[in-house]
Amino acid sequence: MKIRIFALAKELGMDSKVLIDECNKAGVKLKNSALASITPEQRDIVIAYLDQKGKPADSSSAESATPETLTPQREPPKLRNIKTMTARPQSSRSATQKSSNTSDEESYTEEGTSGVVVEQEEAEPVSEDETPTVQVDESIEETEEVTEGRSAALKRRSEESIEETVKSDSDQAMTRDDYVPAGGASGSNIREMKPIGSNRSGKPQPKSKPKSALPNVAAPPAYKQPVIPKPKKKEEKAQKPEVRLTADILEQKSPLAAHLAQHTEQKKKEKDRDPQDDDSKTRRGSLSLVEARKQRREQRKEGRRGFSGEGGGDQQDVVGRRPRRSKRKHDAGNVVHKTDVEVEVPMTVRSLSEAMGRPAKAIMSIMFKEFGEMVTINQIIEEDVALAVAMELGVDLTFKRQRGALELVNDIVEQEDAPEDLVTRPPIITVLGHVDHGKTTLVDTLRKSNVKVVEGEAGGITQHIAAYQVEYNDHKLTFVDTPGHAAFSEMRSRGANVTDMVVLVVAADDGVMPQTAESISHVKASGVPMVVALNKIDLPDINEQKVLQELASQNVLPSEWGGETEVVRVSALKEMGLDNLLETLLLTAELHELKANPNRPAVGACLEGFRDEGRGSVAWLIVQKGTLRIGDAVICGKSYGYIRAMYDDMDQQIEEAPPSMPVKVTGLDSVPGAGDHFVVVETIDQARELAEERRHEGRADTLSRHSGGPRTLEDILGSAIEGAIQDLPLILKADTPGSLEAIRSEINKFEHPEVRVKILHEGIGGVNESDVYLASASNAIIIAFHVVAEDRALNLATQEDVEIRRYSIIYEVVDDIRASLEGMLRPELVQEQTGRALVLQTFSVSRFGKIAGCRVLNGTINRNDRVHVIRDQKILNQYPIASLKREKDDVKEVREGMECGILLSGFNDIKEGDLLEAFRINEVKRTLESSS
Ligand SMILES: Nc1nc2c(ncn2[C@@H]2O[C@H](COP(=O)(O)OP(=O)(O)OP(=O)(O)O)[C@@H](O)[C@H]2O)c(=O)[nH]1
Repeated sequence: MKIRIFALAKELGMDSKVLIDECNKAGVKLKNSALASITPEQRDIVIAYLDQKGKPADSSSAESATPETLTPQREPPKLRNIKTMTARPQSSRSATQKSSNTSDEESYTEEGTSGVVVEQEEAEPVSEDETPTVQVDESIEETEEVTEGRSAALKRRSEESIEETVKSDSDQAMTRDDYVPAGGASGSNIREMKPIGSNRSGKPQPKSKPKSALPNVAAPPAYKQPVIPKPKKKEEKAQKPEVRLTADILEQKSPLAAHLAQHTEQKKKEKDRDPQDDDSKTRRGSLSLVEARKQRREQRKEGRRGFSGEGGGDQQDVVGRRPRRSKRKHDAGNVVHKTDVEVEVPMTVRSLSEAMGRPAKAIMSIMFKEFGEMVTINQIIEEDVALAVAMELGVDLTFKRQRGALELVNDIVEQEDAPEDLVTRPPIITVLGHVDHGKTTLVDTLRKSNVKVVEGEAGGITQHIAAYQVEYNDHKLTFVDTPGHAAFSEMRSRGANVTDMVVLVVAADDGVMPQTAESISHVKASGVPMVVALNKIDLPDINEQKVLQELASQNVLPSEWGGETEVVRVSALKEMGLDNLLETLLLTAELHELKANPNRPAVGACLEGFRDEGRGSVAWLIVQKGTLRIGDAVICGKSYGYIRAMYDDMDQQIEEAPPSMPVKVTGLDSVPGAGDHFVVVETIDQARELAEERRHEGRADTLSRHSGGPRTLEDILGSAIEGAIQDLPLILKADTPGSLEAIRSEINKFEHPEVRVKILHEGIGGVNESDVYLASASNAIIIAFHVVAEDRALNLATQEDVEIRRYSIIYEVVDDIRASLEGMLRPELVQEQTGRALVLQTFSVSRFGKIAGCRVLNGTINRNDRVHVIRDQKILNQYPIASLKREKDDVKEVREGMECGILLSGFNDIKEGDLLEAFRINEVKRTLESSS
């Protein structure tokens, strides 16, 4: 194992450099570095060289030296340690002291040098005879011999020394300086014993295991006292560079002197300047912090003076003063309480509060008191609740509703036209009648009589329902030809809805037939004027009087018989009497003043829709109001689109269609249904939205009931209600004419000025589709006496929501009709007096008005009552109660003998001594026998 030079130098008590020099001199060549290493043999050589050189070697370093040479060379100071070791067993000191000392030493050895102890134990067999202790004792004896004469004194000193050592050991713990390193420190006897032993044995030390030479551990580093950093002294402020005032500066000859002079002058100026004139930031930049703070303080003082008015300064000029924010968010000011308020529905407590200008808490409080309902500010409240709350707060509340697509369209349909905008329009005439009575022939003949139409006829579109315009004497007439058999009853009924008048074709040779009777019922139900065309008069052996008689039996009394119905004799085939018919129709139209405004969005109805190859969806429309133009955005039933192209009844392309004109249009996204109404809207988006809404609803004829054109069945019903006469429309179907007659006679017994039965149609046999369509169009009820409905009619009735009531006993029919009529009667309103109160005193409250302090004389006063104000035995008027209070609490009623506060709505002139007569209005059901 190699030995580092610095470790050997330490052992020998030499400087590393000196040792390197000595090594080199001894023939052991080394690098000039303390980290250089040598082998143990080289070390022996070096030590031998040092010994030969006579250099005084440290006793601890003389490992390879013989005991004879080493012993006398030991220095006296080392004796103390030796004596300490030897004196231990001989000492007469107290057991306590000894054990303490030993204990300290052992504990230290165990803790710090356990490795050394192990090696010493291993080395013991090697120096079994001559233990280091023995060797030391011998040395002591030799020393004592040499130093004879001083033995007594030395002994005494030794004992004293031991005592001191023990004392010092017991007084203070062993320090790190007392530690003997494993490798041997200078002065250590333990280290020098091993080489002696090994030399004595004469055996060469094994290179790989130099146990006797050095312990197999590295020497611990020298202990360094930890350096505790001294607390730094408080740093003094950075000192400005010292500027020595030279003679030039003093005489102001140098540039620095000029700069200093300028700086001094500037400071002087700033001191003299009014601080309010400068910007604080500028000053801050040029002043020291202390000065700047001082200035700000002064400015604040100035500012306070300015605000308090003492300084008279303007607030705007105060620098560095941040205006204090007011804690109040806003100035409440005078709260304006509205009395007429419009609020959009649906509404929340918040929106109602904002609209009325009343606190939301007040609304919530009223709702809790009146309805026992605890609501949050964002809760939606019902309209009636809002009205009640508004009444409590003395506010007249109206609701504003957002209008949907349907409402927007209805607005367009129902838009009233100014009288000056109305112009005469052609009548729309529907041709009705029994099968093969000559309807189509009549229309065709009328068209052919119009030269232009015949010449321009192009055709090309399959026509299930035909609508044509005929010009006669500079007047146009629009004819709508509907199929005449029962399967097309729906078309007829719908056709009747858009028509202004009806031409009922009755073949003179055939007379009134079932479908003739049906047609009459439709016409009567629609209320439109009717002209009878008695056709085929060219035929021989016809009985006109018989036909007129049959018509009369259907309640169609000819004018020649004193009735209101014009009967014109014609021959469609032979073109006879056509002028007379046209003139009669024009006169009738003139009589009814058929007018429309052409300058408005078009409104009308679809007569028929179909798909055409090449043109796609085609709708046959008839315009009722306004003018339809190419490019218009149209909603028709569930269909919508732009009007891409428009064709007249001659299939010629046209640009626009005025009122009463039938046109075929393309451009709709789907085929509309017959009877669907169309409306022109502003944008295609609106049209799409409405179409989707209608598709969702599943009914395409929503608007049919709102058409503002010719009168509909519902219009008739509506007008009856307005005129205080309500009709109960019925369709009677029975098994025999006798049953019909019996029912009719019983029904006719019901007489009342406000309600009546209106039999739209009666017939023998089961209920068919025609009956259902008629009932649907006129909101009628079908009475089926001893008959049933056809399957298709039943399905249609379900679809159209038509009620078919089956009876087998005639009195049941009569009772039901009576109950229905009585149900239609408006209930009788009867006043019931609830209580009377005397006004004792009045109080004026600025927010609400005059409150009457009353005592209830008799009965009870209810919050929902109305009140007659009676003054000097005269009834002034009646008013609703706006507020009823007992002391400060709102109450629902006040009983006899109690006092209360009453605020009347709409009356603010209440006076002391007024009598308030409270009453409620009760509705009493009426019977047909009771008078109105
Ligand atoms: N002699 C004579 N025959 C007529 C007259 N009008 C129509 N006809 C004939 O009556 C038959 C039926 O005529 P249409 O016009 O088809 O009768 P419609 O009422 O239209 O029949 P549908 O369309 O089936 O409802 C035809 O053969 C016509 O030629 C007329 O004035 N005199």
